[in-house]
Amino acid sequence: MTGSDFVVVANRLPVDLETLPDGSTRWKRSPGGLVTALEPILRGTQGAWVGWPGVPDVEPEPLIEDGVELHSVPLSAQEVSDYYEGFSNATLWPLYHDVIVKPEYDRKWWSAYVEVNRRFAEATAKVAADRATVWIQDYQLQLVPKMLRMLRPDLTIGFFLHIPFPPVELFMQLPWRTEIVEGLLGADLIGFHLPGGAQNFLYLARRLAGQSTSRGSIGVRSKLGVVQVGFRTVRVGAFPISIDSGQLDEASKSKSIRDRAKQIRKDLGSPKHIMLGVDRLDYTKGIDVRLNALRELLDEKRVDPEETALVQLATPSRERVDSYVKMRGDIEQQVGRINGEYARVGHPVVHYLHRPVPRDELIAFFVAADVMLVTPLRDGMNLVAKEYVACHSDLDGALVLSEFTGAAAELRQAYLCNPHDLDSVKDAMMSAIDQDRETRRRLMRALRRQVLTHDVDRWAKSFLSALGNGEVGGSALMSEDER
Ligand SMILES: Nc1ncnc2c1ncn2[C@@H]1O[C@H](COP(=O)(O)OP(=O)(O)O)[C@@H](O)[C@H]1O
Ligand SMILES: O=P(O)(O)OC[C@H]1O[C@H](O[C@H]2O[C@H](CO)[C@@H](O)[C@H](O)[C@H]2O)[C@H](O)[C@@H](O)[C@@H]1O
Repeated sequence: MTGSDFVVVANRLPVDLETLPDGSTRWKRSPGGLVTALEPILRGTQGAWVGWPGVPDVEPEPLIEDGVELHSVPLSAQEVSDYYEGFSNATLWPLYHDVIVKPEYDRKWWSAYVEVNRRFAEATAKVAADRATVWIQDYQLQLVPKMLRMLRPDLTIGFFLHIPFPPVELFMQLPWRTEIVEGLLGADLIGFHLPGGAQNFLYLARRLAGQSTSRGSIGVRSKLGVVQVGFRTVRVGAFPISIDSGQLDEASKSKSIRDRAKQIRKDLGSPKHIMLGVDRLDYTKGIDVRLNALRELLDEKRVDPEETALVQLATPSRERVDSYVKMRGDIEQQVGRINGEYARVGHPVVHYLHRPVPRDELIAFFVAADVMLVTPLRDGMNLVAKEYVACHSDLDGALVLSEFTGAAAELRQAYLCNPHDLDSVKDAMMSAIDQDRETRRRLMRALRRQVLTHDVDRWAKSFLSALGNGEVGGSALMSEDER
């Protein structure tokens, strides 16, 4: 059998097909951190990527990008609505993000999820070479590990969840909770960002699937948990994802980007403090939280509108899902309100761009920003926080970071805050603005040590070597009865 020895399977391909006004099409980079992280890993491996091309009802021929074969899985408009916008993003996404908005449970959406997962499994079974390694990504495809194993028992199958795995009490709401746990148990290794998510899953494997599991706590890239599924051993671990930090560090030092950063400061009216937010426009990201905090700081005159600019770059996301439509309106109202009260003509306080910006321009914004605001209510990792740090070899910059991001477990020298407590966010922002030069440099140096030594290559290698080794935590198994 021919085919690829290494196959990544993700809901999206790394590029989306875009239809231009004249009806012609072109490929553009897909949004989000999953693609940011996986693209450099796969580049040059001569592997394959199986995914949806981002628009309904098209099935482009396989294409090769940077040596990677891209295989499209087509979705109909109805499937985009039921499987992607519905079950993935109006059921699982809010459920796994602490029910910030209420998850909707709809049997029709679930059927579409099963059907689309089956199609991904079938497409992957065709692309993978004999005994290949297949790495399935994220919450949209949690049934694929089991379905693929049934089609191709020769494969080594890894699964990585990019979003938080929820507390047991929340997961138990899901009408299809057992099917999801059993779907994931089709993998040889299941990876989470944090030990807590892995631990939650281990408990559910015992309780819902009735399997024996290891005791003992799971470590970061160490002490894997074990689930015994018949004769198979499934391992469960924590592998915090990262970025191509060396590449960003280099790019951010280039003269053209430094010059562009200076120009951005000038264009903003040379304020003393540039604050920056960079997010997909998602209610989990706490964009409203930082805007509320800024407004109160302005009201209390702790921040001077003449000296301060907040730039919010927001990539459009999931624009047909109700909660996203509402949130966009709310945020735009907040921006309007702050500028209505505190802007002068030609001198807004909040600069809001609802579009993705090109990579080099984004790096220039990171370099220009004195304070980075990352305030999600819940976030699996948050790569933006790490990207900001990687862009500050000048040690000149401060990171305000929500405790509820995966990144907070590693970036302990950030100004950590609780996004549910506005005073905590305001205090973190003020500390970041007011910090003295020495403190700023000391904290940024420590953050950079972490980000530069733990890059995306290390993440992928640690996951894939655990997948290849069959490495186990070595702890005794515990069944549901023993709990
Ligand atoms: N407005 C924007 N323009 C360009 N890139 C963006 C923009 N907003 C976010 N990004 C990129 O998208 C990725 C977001 O990843 P992450 O912070 O992990 O969150 P998520 O995957 O949930 O969107 C980062 O690589 C970030 O630089
Ligand atoms: O594909 P979309 O619906 O447009 O969404 C974009 C991606 O968003 C999510 O990203 C997550 O992955 C990041 C990298 O691990 C992580 O840092 C972040 O915390 C997550 O939110 C989603 O999980 C991806 O599947 C989407 O492609």
